[in-house]
Amino acid sequence: MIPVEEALSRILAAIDVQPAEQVSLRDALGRTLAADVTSRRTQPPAAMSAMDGYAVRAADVASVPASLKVIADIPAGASHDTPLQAGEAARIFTGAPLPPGTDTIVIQEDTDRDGDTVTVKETTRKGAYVRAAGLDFSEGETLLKTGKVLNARDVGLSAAMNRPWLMVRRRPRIAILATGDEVVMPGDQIGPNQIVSSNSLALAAAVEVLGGEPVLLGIATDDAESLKTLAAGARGADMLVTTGGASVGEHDLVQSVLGEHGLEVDFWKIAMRPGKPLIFGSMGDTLMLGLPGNPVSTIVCATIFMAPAIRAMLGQNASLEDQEFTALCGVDLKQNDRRQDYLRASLIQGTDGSLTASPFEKQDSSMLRLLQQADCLVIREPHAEPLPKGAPVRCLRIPGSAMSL
Ligand SMILES: Nc1nc2c(c(=O)[nH]1)N[C@H]1C(S)=C(S)[C@@H](COP(=O)(O)OP(=O)(O)OC[C@H]3O[C@@H](n4cnc5c(N)ncnc54)[C@H](O)[C@@H]3O)O[C@H]1N2
Ligand code: MOO
Repeated sequence: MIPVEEALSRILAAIDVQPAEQVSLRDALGRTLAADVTSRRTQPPAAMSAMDGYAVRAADVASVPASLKVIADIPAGASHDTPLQAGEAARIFTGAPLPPGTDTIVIQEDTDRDGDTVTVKETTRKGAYVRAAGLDFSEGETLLKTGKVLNARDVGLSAAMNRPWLMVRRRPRIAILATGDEVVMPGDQIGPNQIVSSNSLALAAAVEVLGGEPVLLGIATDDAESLKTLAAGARGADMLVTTGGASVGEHDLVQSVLGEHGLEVDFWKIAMRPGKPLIFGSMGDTLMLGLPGNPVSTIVCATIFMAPAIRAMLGQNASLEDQEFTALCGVDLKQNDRRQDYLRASLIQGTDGSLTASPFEKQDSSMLRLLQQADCLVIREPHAEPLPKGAPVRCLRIPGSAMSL
């Protein structure tokens, strides 16, 4: 059994960053930038009015009331290119460029209009309500960096930079193979001793949220032929993730059968709970992550190993450190054995802002309901001393929990 940290670094060491592809901005949400994005334009391209009102020369309205002759009307999208002279003003609207010669906007509420004459009633500081050229950004500036996962604001900013196409990392294709005679897909006919494959769909959902492309290969029965045939569907995928059949029983065939068909095992068994029998290796160009079948083991191991692996493929920061935080432990914890524990826990924030993480009493790795209810995982290092209630404890945030910090 190797330590969790070593297992993760061996997995990450085997990963290559995905090649880049070009996508339209409309398809860029959630994708990871493979190149910096620099602006193709200066925004705003010229000094613009931030209000509906009058463009004036500040000197003309230094003392009020001041009457000026309105010689132009400039809606957004238009311009007036001849310089204004002393004593002149231009009617202007939000988003329209200031005409040359003017430097200040007087909002219309501070004026009276009579035919071609506008009377400015309030003093206005020079430069008021003027958005200088390049206030937001300038041509050639890099505003989004390689590795950024694009959100709605990034999409808006890219559009404003006039960048309709972006280079992003190709989505890694993650083939998902469930195993077990007792496992059936949700909705299928189910016998009295069978179980629904929650793992396949949970893994597919996790892959999708992480930015990968799940490929469901189905369920292999516990025989060599079925496993070999279905696993062949992983050809061309970046990673094959199996669930079940990883342990030591005669029916746990993943390692032995795939071993006869090109699987080279890097390691098997990790000093962690849940997740002990995890397998990692490769089959040709396809990495292989063999997750234990218990639903909680599958999802916890997907959080700790599959998620960083996919992030690394996408050129993102793969470290779990950002997901870690310290909370006060809500219960007494016993001395730990040699496996690093990931305890499903609820999280409560006190009125003083302190966080208390309380591991659930039951920690069986088959219990999906408690996993779904958990806000975080409390980490117990191997051989950790008994921990009294109220002592600080390391926790790992689980993406998508009700209390998402
Ligand atoms: N003698 C030992 N027995 C076991 C050990 C051990 O060290 N010595 N390890 C235990 C641990 S820890 C785990 S975890 C499990 C994992 O074993 P497998 O990966 O071989 O998983 P299976 O035996 O195939 O299934 C375990 C459990 O999970 C259910 N399952 C399987 N696939 C799915 C699925 N797609 N969706 C939902 N549930 C699934 C399956 O029905 C079993 O109940 O081994 C222990 N045994
Ligand atoms: O690793 Mo097993 O996941 O302890 O149930």
